[in-house]
Amino acid sequence: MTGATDIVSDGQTTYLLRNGDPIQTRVTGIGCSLSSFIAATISDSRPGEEIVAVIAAISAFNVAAEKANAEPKPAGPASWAVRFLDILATGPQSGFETDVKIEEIIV
Ligand SMILES: Nc1ncnc2c1ncn2[C@@H]1O[C@H](COP(=O)(O)OP(=O)(O)OP(=O)(O)O)[C@@H](O)[C@H]1O
Ligand SMILES: Cc1ncsc1CCO
Repeated sequence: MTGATDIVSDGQTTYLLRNGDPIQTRVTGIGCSLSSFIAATISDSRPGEEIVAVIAAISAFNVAAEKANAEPKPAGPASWAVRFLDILATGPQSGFETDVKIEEIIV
């Protein structure tokens, strides 16, 4: 489930991912793009580690989304989307480890 908090679960462990920016809701197709990004990342994961791939994909996508809306702010959703794609295309961002917000809940 995605939104301000993204919820990922394998039925035993649940992860709450709190990155992202509300501007993502103003560009149509961002959710679909995220689904494709997750699928691509899973396809490159080790068997049994798919949930790690899902978490990594969402977090990388959403940290990039935040960076694309950082100062100096883009003029609006269209400029944000272009900047977002440029940041995603450059791959893992420096500072990713400190930017990422993940909470693990074991039920
Ligand atoms: N309020 C929010 N704050 C931060 N990030 C958000 C917020 N709402 C959605 N997101 C992020 O936006 C991305 C897409 O989620 P969303 O639920 O908006 O997709 P969607 O409505 O299915 O999109 P679409 O139908 O346009 O493809 C996810 O990465 C999610 O984390
Ligand atoms: C169906 C569809 N077409 C363009 S965007 C969209 C919603 C999923 O992103």
